[in-house]
Amino acid sequence: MRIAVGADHAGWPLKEPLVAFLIEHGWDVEDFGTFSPDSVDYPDYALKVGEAVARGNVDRGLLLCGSGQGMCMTANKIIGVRAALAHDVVSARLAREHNDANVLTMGGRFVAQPLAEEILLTFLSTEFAGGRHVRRVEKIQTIERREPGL
Ligand SMILES: O=C(CO)[C@H](O)[C@H](O)[C@H](O)COP(=O)(O)O
Repeated sequence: MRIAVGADHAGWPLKEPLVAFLIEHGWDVEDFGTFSPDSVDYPDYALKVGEAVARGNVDRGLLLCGSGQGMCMTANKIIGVRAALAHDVVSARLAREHNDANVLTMGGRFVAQPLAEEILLTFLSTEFAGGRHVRRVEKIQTIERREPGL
């Protein structure tokens, strides 16, 4: 299984141990950076990871910024991406079971490494529940493909 990972400077301190954690757990990691604490702009990384997911080059995406919010907002602009911000294990599980989320975002300024690892592992190991949720996810897909009615 392949995962694309990206972070800005605020997510970078958490990215480094999480990349190692993913490799330990057998994931093939495509790391889009950033690779230092120098200030960068989170949309640049959300775009790279989101496009890798949308194109099917990877199975999942992981995006880390200060709060997780900016990465989530940007990634969700890309057709085919369902990004979920999760700072607890239950939210990560439900994002997979109910929403078939394919990108996880977290805030490096909000979660410490042990909890982030638990959230990530939950996200990666939980299957979409299907059933009634299929219809709802299909409605998301219909909305993202509609012509703007403005
Ligand atoms: O947390 C964020 C908002 O979504 C961003 O990802 C950035 O990490 C944050 O805005 C960076 O803030 P800074 O003051 O420039 O370090």
